[in-house]
Amino acid sequence: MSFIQKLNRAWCESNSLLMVGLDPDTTRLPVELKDRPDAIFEFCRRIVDATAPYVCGFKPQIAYFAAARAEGQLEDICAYIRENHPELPVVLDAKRGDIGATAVQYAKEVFGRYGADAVTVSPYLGSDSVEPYLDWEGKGVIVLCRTSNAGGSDLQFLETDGIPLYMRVADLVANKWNRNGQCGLVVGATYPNELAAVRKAIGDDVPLLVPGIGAQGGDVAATCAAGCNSKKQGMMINSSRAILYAQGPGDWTEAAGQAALETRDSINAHR
Ligand SMILES: O=C(O)c1cc(=O)[nH]c(=O)n1[C@@H]1O[C@H](COP(=O)(O)O)[C@@H](O)[C@H]1O
Repeated sequence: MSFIQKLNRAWCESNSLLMVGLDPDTTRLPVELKDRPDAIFEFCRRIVDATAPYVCGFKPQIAYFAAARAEGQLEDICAYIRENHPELPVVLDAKRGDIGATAVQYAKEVFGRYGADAVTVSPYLGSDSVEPYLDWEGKGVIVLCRTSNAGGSDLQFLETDGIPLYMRVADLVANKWNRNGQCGLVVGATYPNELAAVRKAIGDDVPLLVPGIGAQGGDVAATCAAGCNSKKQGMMINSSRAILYAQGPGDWTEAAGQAALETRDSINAHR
């Protein structure tokens, strides 16, 4: 099944637009796991099992694994999700961007080694830098458009003929690069006006990865109003730290599950 088919099915069957980000910060792991050699995998595994009923997919962030020399544990958590939650897509957040020959290797890493359903990439090097990912039939390629951080404006708001760069990216990706419906766009929840402009420009079918609710303070109601398509779907609304490190009265897995449930319900109440 292709990434977009899997995502469409997950939106319907889980009744959720929430994507949980797997950003395992080794300084914040629960004490009981800290001394285990597989601490990162085990932390993510328990988060995955606790939150799976409330999500449309998972987004592991590769830097948290690579910085801890834990790429093997990233392979293991991707395999674990495939085996135990096969209905939920995995978006590997790697934000790749390089010339075609190198992109071929990055694509092999993301889809071959980790078996991800989709990957995040930068548009900065243009169409031939993205093609090697699109060559993997059915895999998703999610292109940075209007990122959630304030500094994103430095380049993304530069205008040519009165049109800001992020809108050029949205148009290019939706209308030229979107081979077989494989492409999506990243637009931050922290910028609902730009989110609305992008959704309006691209129509219903291009999925948006929307990080920035939770720890970054993006507003759920404004995000839903701006980014949903006409089916009240169309977004993978990511939350990482607010779910992974939720504080609760019970144990940490319960707290993460409860945070995911509440975030899903809040999104559903506003879409
Ligand atoms: O591509 C991303 O996922 C991404 C794009 C963006 O514009 N902003 C952004 O925060 N992200 C990622 O989304 C996650 C946000 O994490 P929290 O702020 O903890 O929810 C991190 O893994 C970021 O790397």
